[in-house]
Amino acid sequence: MNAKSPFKIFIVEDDPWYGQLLKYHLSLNPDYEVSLLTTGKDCLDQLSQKPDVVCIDYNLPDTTGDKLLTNLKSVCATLPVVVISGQEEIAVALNLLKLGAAEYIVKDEHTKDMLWNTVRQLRENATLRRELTELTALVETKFSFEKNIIGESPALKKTFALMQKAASTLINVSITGETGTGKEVVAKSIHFNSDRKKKPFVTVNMAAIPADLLESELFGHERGAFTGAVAQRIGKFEEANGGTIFLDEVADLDLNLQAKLLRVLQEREVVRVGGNQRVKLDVRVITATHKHLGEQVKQKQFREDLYYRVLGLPIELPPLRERGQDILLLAQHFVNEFAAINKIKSPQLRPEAKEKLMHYNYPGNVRELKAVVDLACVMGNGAEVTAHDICFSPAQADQEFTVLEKTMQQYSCDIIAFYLKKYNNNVVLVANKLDIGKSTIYNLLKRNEISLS
Ligand SMILES: Nc1ncnc2c1ncn2[C@@H]1O[C@H](COP(=O)(O)OP(=O)(O)OP(=O)(O)O)[C@@H](O)[C@H]1O
Repeated sequence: MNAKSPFKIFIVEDDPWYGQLLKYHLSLNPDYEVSLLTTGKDCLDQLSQKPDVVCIDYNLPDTTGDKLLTNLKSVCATLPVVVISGQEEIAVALNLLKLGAAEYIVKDEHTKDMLWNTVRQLRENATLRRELTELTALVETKFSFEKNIIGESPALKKTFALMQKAASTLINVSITGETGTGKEVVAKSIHFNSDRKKKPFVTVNMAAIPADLLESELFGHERGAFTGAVAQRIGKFEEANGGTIFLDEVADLDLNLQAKLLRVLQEREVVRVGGNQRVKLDVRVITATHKHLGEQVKQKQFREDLYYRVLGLPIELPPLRERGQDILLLAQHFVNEFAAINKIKSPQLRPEAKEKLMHYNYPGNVRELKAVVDLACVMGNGAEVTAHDICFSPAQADQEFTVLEKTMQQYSCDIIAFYLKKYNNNVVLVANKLDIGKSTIYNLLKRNEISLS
């Protein structure tokens, strides 16, 4: 069954009048396609039509309800089977339900309505199951390494190899890298490619939670543990049980909580704040930080014993500026993503726009590139993205000078042009500000090395 195809129902009933009555009643729903069959054999022969529900009469000419139910379940264990019976014996009903009947309905004046409700309920369940299957498939594709972590640079390929190792084992993982390099995406990908993918992935950002709340956030609390603890609450570690906990910005954890975290990791159990019951834990720990944890240890900001506990498999994500052509692969990916979300055709990235994207240092890494590309798609004319549409954040723009690798003369021209624009082409004022001669500026203008804007 999918959203558009009808919901197929088989009614297996040897009494033609009663069979027609049930068929007519269910067919009142235009989404249902109801077939009437008269024997168990017919029903089994027609299973290739893939019914969504089979409703069988208990007493059929060639078989009984329990036998047909067993046969149907052996062909398709998940097929919902509703048994309709003239007898009200509780033992029969119990036996059928034990054999896997979805529902047992007694033949009386309420049968039609009971069947209607049962089929509606089964259809809702089937829809939910289908949505769950689709979502699970989506989550799995969403986090397949190469499809979603864009990049082919040697640095990233090395990362993929490490991620593969992390996904196939249970080792703790520590991810380092500048902000926006993809630490969280990598952590999620490891989880969703591991045996734990159907269990929870729980993120806690140590830097985002006030220190006095963090302990109960991580480990939970019992009712009355502190003012405001009006009810028992399980912590993130318990929430992640069976799955993965992602401790983001772990270097920001204060020394007191570091000691508590160490104890939890060593004992593999947690005691909620204000409680004494020990809860066993089976949690994979992935940590991330943009700081250098080894340095933090040297500076006594991070406990050495905890450092070795969480280190596990270290994965260092390179900054975007060291990933070469990955910048363009990512830019194209974000252009396509923008177009898909906004239901438009992907605009072309002009060669000068690509050139400009390649010559920037991206202090905000992939997150910044995405923001720049999204904005460029908005600013562009829809068909193409030009260099003019690419705007880097003014807060970072000055850093362009450090990565463009221009000659001193070119840098001078850029600076003079910048000042001319800032001071409305007032050459005298700019010469004063930069402490250079007016003739220097005029000469550059004459040689077209700079131009007035
Ligand atoms: N290689 C990549 N391919 C596609 N998208 C990426 C890639 N790396 C990062 N992103 C995207 O960039 C954004 C930032 O990634 P993420 O949040 O994982 O970075 P982070 O290193 O955890 O950042 P922070 O240190 O600030 O928490 C997200 O939107 C993410 O989907």
